[in-house]
This record gives sequence, structure tokens and C-alpha cells, in this order.
Amino acid sequence: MSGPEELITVPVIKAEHAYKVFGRRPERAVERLRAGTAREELHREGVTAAVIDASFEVDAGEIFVVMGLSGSGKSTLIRMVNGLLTPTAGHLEVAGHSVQDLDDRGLRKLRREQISMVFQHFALLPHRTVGENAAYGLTLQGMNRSDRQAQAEKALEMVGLGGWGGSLPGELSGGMRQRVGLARALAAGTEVLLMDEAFSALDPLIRREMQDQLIELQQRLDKTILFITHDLNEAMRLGDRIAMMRDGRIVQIGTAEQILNDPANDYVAQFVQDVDRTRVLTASSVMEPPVAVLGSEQGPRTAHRLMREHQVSHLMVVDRSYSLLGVVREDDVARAVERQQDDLTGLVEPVVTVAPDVALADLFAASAVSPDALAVMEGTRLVGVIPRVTMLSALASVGGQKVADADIQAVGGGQAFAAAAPAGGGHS
Ligand SMILES: Nc1ncnc2c1ncn2[C@@H]1O[C@H](COP(=O)(O)OP(=O)(O)OP(=O)(O)O)[C@@H](O)[C@H]1O
Repeated sequence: MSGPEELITVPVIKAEHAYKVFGRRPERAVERLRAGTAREELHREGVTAAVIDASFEVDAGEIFVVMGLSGSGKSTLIRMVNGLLTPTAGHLEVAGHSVQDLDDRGLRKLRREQISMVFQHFALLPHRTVGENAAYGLTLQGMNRSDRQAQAEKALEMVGLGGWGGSLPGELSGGMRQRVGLARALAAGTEVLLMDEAFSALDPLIRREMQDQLIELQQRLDKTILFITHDLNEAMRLGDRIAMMRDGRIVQIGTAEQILNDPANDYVAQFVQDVDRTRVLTASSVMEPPVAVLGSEQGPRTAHRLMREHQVSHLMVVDRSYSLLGVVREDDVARAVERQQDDLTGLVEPVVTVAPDVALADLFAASAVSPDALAVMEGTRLVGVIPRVTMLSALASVGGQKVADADIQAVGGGQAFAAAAPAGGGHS
């Protein structure tokens, strides 16, 4: 999301104490649930409380994942969001519209103009071409043929299917068909994407590719995405935030890191215990923010003083245009002060830069190249420092050993300005 921070964001999707009960006298069942009757007791009476007291908000541009085992209520929840099911109690809102207050016409309009769905089983029309399938939503919107084709072709290109518009779905692999489903949703140009187990039918490798593609597309398109999955790793990879569902209730809402580090209850804790934390935790979770900046005229003495003042072990060195040049270490600086050296010559060592969203596992790979510390850069801005000792202790605390390719880059020595980061202590 962009814009000034004081901008108040209005949630695009909102659920307030939503209930959905299937069976006899559903309203009465809601009252009983509110009064503390267990879901199992209702179940014994043949009444299913599919969704119980669900509240959440999805902000514009967010990927919000609803994650839970089979039968936990995910599909029921998403069907209430798009108005296919009316909540037994509570309130659902999409793009400012109160979903359950819309009549059929209003609902159709909402689905046509604001919401696109992507399903597990593609739902492609087999006798229509890929292009016509991608343009399907636009046909419903009443757009003319040539505009439709152009927009569909653009969407197909976005998902890597440029040039396939004339083929039939049957000529495509499963992964490609799912891309057509995604292209159809994108072509419709709606703000909201509802994705119900959208990648669950795909082979693991293709699935991962689709996840990467969704993340990449989302960076450009900034849609509001409600994504349903029963796969925890998928939830953790995709979700800006994740709602964990169990037996109809949302038991926790949080980022992947929050859920891993601070599970709301034993159920969640058990659920996440086998997740490879080194792939979920990122540079931003272990980095330490830069706490000071100094000018180029300031040498080892100032650096030394700053390091002590701020209790830091490393200073990142940047030039006058704030480009990162390297890192100086506490012992080198101390020795330079003893020698009465006036500038930072010879003290600045190359530093490896990483993006804030690089996984811990990949930091480990980066640390093999960078002896002392990593610089965390958001574009050209230094946003944090990870002393090696911090990273190693973080890795040790999550038991991670995996190493993979990282988006890493080394920069050489120099001097001028320096930004300081707190000394590396153990992060656990
Ligand atoms: N139309 C219906 N009538 C009766 N019970 C229903 C209906 N739809 C869903 N249920 C029940 O509601 C509960 C939640 O189902 P739901 O499909 O929402 O779960 P889910 O998390 O999406 O599961 P899955 O991943 O298997 O689709 C289940 O016990 C299911 O049997």
C-alpha cells in the first residue's frame, strides 16, 4: 500500500460476528452457540455450525489467507463473502456493500464488478478458446468484442500465456489451465479476488510456480485477495496475514511470523510445529534497525563513540548520496582509535545486502559470503543490520540448516557517512 501513513484504510472485505448454521432452526442454534453450547452438541442433533462468530477485515492490497483443515468452514465463509450463502447471523461487507442486504440484482452486480473467483477446478468452458475463457467476465460486463479480446490477451500475457488465446482448454496442461482461470479473474479488472483452493489440484512444483506468480502479480496489481487453503506452507508463503480456522471458528489471525512465534493456543502450536521456520522467518524479523547516521568527516573516534553509545557492534558505511559502501567492525575501529587514525581508510569491509523478505534459510547462504554482518536494504534504503552472531543464533533457535540461493549482492569498501545498528545479541 502506498500513501501517507495517516491515511485511514477502509477494509475491502469485512466480516463481523458471522455465523452460518445448516440444519433445523439455525437462528436458535446461533443463540445457543452464543450461550456456550458446544458445536459437537448441535452436531449430535443433526445441526452443523459451519462458521461460528467469524470476524476479520481484509485491507486493500492485502493477501488474506483463510487456512484450516477440511470441514473447518473455509468454503462456507468465502461463500458468504460473495453472497452465495446468507449468514445465519452477523454481517459481511465487500467494497462498502453490505452483502446480505443486496437483492439478487445487486448481488450479481457486485460479483460482476467487484469480485472475481478462482476455483480449484478451473471452471473453464471446454468448447470456448482460452481467449474466450479469459474474457468471460468481460462478456458478462457487456464489453464489446474487440476490447474484450484485447483485455483478455493482456491478462493472458500477465500469467505467461501470451499467444495461447486461440487454443482450447483441453490442449493445455493443468498448470496452464489454472493460469487461464487466473487470467480470467485478472481480465475482469475487479478489485477483489476470491481464491478457493485455487492451486490445490496442481503438482507441487507447478503449485509453487503459481504461488510465486501470484506474489509477483500482486506486487504489480495490488488486488485485495482472500485466499483459501488447507495447506499451511501455502498459507505462510502467500499470506500477508493468515486466519487459522478450526471447527468453524477463527482461532487466530496474524502474520506467518506471529502465528509461528506466538501461537494463540495448543492447536495452532501443534499445527505449525513442523513448518520450516527458516523459510518463513525473514530478514526483517531478525534485523536490527539502524539507530544513527554520521557524516563523512567523522572518523574512527566518532565511530567508536557511537558504537559504545548505542551498544552496537557494526556500523554500516554509506556515501554522501546514502549509497551503501560497506561495514566497519568494533574491534577494527577500536584499533584504529589506538593508532590515532583519522579516517576510515582500510576499515570498511564489503557487506552483503539482502532484501527484508529474504528467508532466514537464504540469509545463512548470504552469511557465508559476508563475514560479519548483512545489510538489509529496501530498494536503495538501508533499513536494518543483521550481525552474523544474531543470524546464527536465530538460525540455531529455529533449528534451521537449509541453504538456498538468495537475492544477495556484495558491495565494496569506501567511507563517508555511517549508520549504526544495535550490537548483535541472541534473537530467539
Ligand atoms: N450446504 C450444506 N449443508 C449442510 N452442511 C454443510 C453444507 N455446506 C457445508 N456444510 C458443513 O459445514 C462444515 C464446514 O464445511 P466447509 O465446506 O465450509 O469446510 P471447508 O473448510 O471448506 O472444508 P473443505 O476444505 O473440505 O472444503 C462441514 O461440516 C460441512 O459438512
